[in-house]
Amino acid sequence: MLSIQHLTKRYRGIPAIDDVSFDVAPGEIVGYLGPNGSGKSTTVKIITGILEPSAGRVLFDGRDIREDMTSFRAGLGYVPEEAHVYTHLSGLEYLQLVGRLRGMQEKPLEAKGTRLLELLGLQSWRHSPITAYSKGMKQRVLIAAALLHDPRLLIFDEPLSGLDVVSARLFKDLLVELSAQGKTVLYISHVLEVVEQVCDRVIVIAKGKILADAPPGDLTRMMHLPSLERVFAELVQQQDTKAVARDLVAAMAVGAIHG
Ligand SMILES: Nc1ncnc2c1ncn2[C@@H]1O[C@H](COP(=O)(O)OP(=O)(O)OP(=O)(O)O)[C@@H](O)[C@H]1O
Repeated sequence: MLSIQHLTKRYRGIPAIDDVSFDVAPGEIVGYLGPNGSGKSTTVKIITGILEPSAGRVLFDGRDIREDMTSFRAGLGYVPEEAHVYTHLSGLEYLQLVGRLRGMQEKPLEAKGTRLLELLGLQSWRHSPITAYSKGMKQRVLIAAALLHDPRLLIFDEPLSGLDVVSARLFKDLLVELSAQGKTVLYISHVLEVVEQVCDRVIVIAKGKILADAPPGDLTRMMHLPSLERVFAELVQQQDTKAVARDLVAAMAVGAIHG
C-alpha cells in the first residue's frame, strides 16, 4: 500500500502542493489528473525521492520511504515525464546499465532486457544507439527499464506521449495486467479517455489541492456529466477554449504585414 500523508511542498514560501493525502492499494490503478502546474510532478518527485517535502510523508507498506530509500527504490518502477537517457548507449546497453545499478545479475539481465525489448517491438533496434530512436521508441525503452526489476510499485508520468496507436493500446493492456498481478499503479496523464477506461480511481488536483478522489464512474454519476473530460473541466473550471481560440486567431492578425 502506498500512502501519501499530508504532503506540502513550498517553493520560496508558495505552496506547489498543499496538504495532499491519498492511498493506492496493491492491484489498484489510480489516475492522478490536473491542469498544467497543478502539482502532479511535484507529488511524483516527492514519492520517488527526488524532492524532499516541506511537510508530510510517504509510506510504503507502513514504512516511511525516507527511512530506507535504497530498498524503497528497489521496489519502484518509474517512467518519468522527461527522461535524460544516455543516448550514446543502445537500448539493450541502457537496460543493462539500469539493471546493474539495481544489482541484477549480468546473464539473466541480458536475457530479460532482450526479451522486454522484443515484446515492446524493439528487437531489431536493440543494438542501435538510442540517439537513432524516435520519441515513441525511447518511451518504450523507458517502460522496459521500469519493468526490468519486477517492481511492486509503478509510477507512470505521462507515458503515452509519443506512443503510436498500437503501442498506446499495448500500454493500456499492460496497466490492466500489472494490476491483475497485484502491482500498485499510479498513472499521471492528460489523456482522460484512457484514464476513464483503465483507472479504478481518479484523483483530481488543481492549484496544489485535491478536489476529488473517486472511481471515474462515481464522478460522472454524481456530477450528472457524460464523461470524465466534462467532470475534469467542471472541477478545474477550465476556460472556454473555443472563445480563446477565436481570440488567438484574431490576435494573430493584428499588426501583421501580409505581402
Ligand atoms: N523548482 C521550482 N521552483 C519554483 N516553483 C516551482 C518549481 N517546480 C515547480 N514549481 C511550481 O509548482 C507548481 C506545480 O508544478 P508541477 O510541475 O508539479 O505541476 P504539474 O501538475 O506537474 O504540471 P504539468 O502538467 O505542466 O507537468 C507550479 O506552479 C510550478 O510553477
